[in-house]
Amino acid sequence: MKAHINEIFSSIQGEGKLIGRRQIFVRFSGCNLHCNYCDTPQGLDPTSGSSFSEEQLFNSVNNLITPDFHSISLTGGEPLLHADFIRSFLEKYDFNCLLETNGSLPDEMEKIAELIKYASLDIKLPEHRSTSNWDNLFKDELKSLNLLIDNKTNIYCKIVILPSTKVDAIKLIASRILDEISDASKLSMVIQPAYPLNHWIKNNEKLFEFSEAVGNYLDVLTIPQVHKLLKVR
Ligand SMILES: C[S@@+](CC[C@H](N)C(=O)[O-])C[C@H]1O[C@@H](n2cnc3c(N)ncnc32)[C@H](O)[C@@H]1O
Ligand SMILES: Nc1nc2[nH]cc(C(=O)O)c2c(=O)[nH]1
Ligand code: SF4
Ligand SMILES: [Mg+2]
Repeated sequence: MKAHINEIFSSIQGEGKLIGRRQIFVRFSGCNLHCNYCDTPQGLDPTSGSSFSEEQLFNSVNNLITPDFHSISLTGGEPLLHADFIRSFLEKYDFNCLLETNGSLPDEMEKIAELIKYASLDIKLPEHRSTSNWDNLFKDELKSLNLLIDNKTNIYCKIVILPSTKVDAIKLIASRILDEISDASKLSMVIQPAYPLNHWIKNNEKLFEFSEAVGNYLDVLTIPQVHKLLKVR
């Protein structure tokens, strides 16, 4: 089986609850959404990068292993577009992986959830213009969250916020997640301020408003992308 991979590199995880872990990033090519803030436009083209077999991917990853290696980050683009390949790869090579996903394809998530140790699931906002039908996307994200929780994956969800983001929008999403996921005690929400961070110099009081709004419903952390501050890939 083959998959188009945009890039494979070793770095320090810069987002979410595994921040600081040394990971090997496998950036799959192609994405089914078009978030207006996306910082990885090069990964959205399904033909970008090169085509890899499972064995070729293993060899590339194996050549990048370092003493501090923690796990593989399966990212993109959208890795769920490559669920069959990911399943085949992880059945052959049982690496610990972090799946960095938009959660929009629960049927694809079902193929790999049992093989994924860590997952970061982005909840997109209507203002992100990720898709024309936000309600359906949110329902799919909730289905994917429940699949991961049911498979005992170490999971957190993440929301990218902009200075224009309305606190009520975040409150509504956090309350619906609390109502509709199977076990809220298993789920933290990471609030991730959109990069570039200079947006936030005059808006940092909003960070407290967002955190308090989510804190009424879920465990919450506010964490920026630190790889950009460290100037690592
Ligand atoms: C490039 S996406 C790939 C994985 C998956 N498609 C997703 O959206 O989660 C990885 C993460 O980058 C983050 N991201 C992309 N552009 C960003 C930006 N301008 N500011 C902050 N986070 C950003 C999103 O939170 C997303 O979860
Ligand atoms: N260092 C580093 N950490 C990351 N966490 C998520 C990333 C992504 O692009 O999916 C990313 C990335 O591109 N680099
Ligand atoms: S889903 Fe992820 S890769 Fe796709 S456009 Fe949005 S942030 Fe970028
Ligand atoms: Mg990135």
